[in-house]
Amino acid sequence: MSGATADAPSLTGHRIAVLGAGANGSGIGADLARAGLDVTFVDQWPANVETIRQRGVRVESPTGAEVTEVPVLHLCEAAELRTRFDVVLLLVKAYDTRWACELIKPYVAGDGVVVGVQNGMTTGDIVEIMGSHRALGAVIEVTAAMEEPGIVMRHSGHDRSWFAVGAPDRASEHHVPTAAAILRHAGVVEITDDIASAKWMKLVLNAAELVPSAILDLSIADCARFEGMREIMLEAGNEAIRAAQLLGLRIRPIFGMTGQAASAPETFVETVLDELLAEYVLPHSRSTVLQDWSKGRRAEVREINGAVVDALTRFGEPAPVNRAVVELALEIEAGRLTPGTHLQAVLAARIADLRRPTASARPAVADDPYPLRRT
Ligand SMILES: NC(=O)C1=CN([C@@H]2O[C@H](COP(=O)(O)OP(=O)(O)OC[C@H]3O[C@@H](n4cnc5c(N)ncnc54)[C@H](OP(=O)(O)O)[C@@H]3O)[C@@H](O)[C@H]2O)C=CC1
Ligand SMILES: CC(C)(CO)C(=O)C(=O)O
Repeated sequence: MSGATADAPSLTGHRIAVLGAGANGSGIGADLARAGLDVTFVDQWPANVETIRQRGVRVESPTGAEVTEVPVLHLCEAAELRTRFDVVLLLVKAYDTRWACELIKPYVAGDGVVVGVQNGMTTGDIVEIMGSHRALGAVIEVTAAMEEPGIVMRHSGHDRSWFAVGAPDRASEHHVPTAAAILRHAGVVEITDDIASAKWMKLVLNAAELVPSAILDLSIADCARFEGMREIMLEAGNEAIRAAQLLGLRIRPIFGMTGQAASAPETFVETVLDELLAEYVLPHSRSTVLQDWSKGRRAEVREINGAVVDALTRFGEPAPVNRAVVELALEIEAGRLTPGTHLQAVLAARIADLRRPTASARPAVADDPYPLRRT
């Protein structure tokens, strides 16, 4: 399976690490191990490391369950590594990117690469720590959850998982075919020459779907049907589209979609949201934000909706919908609000308030002092 073809390099002898053996890391890592690749998990959750070490990783999907043995190291054991990794697939949360890169850096081969397979605009952080010659970005579209250590529930299997991979600049372009060949063992892979735009387009979708639905404690599908929420979700996405335009990014389709509607600024959000609901998420499945909150963990709020607020604020434009979403979400994380449908009215009122011409200027999210309940 790992032999070279004209456009796929040989992966024989490549040492691959999956840093962050959560829902996606474990699911993807199991795919790679089953394909015969040399893959090792590196994770910091002791119960997860112990379970995978003793019983392998169990991936449950609509087509059945499979257990795969994958070597696993706790982060503290990384120093025991005698060889260095050629490719590190980074599958920690966006906010954990910097420390994870710092930690793995000594164990990445000189000509190795770290690939950020995450939601959020993490590629810049990877470049800063690894150098631009050792950093790639990737978009990921799958649906997976890890409710218990060592067990992944996956709605999208190989047949549905979709990735886009690309280099932030020319210095790491040579790594792209290898990263794509690896990820092809876990799904469909598109190579992009504009990874920043591709990742922002996923962020547009995430801004519309994830935190707004979690605030109401609803699945994305149920939220889109809840009175007044589809409009708010689309507006959140459209603010992110406006930010893309100001940032000079291209509006481009994701999930391999084709057609004008998926690349036009006016129709992108609605088209992609509907495709997501039809193809990727189960009607009642809980988004990663709800999963994080139910585990008492921080969600990628600042990294998704907060990134939209910060981009628009930089250009002197308002972002009332994303700002209201961030404010409510951070109040939830601080334990001052409880998610639920009662928050729809609160969210709508907060947006209306922020839209008033007299609304006082607010700082960028990165500078705001909301206390977070960190775990
Ligand atoms: N899951 C999905 O459907 C999708 C996720 N993504 C993105 O993929 C990236 C990785 O996300 P995902 O795999 O979902 O993240 P997970 O939360 O499943 O895993 C991330 C890390 O969180 C820790 N962790 C997870 N569950 C627990 C728990 N119950 N108790 C303690 N620690 C736990 C683990 O280690 P540690 O202690 O080291 O943090 C794990 O490595 C994110 O950027 C996400 O937005 C993108 C598309 C879909
Ligand atoms: C909803 C989904 C699976 C797809 O956009 C996602 O990205 C998430 O839950 O983080």
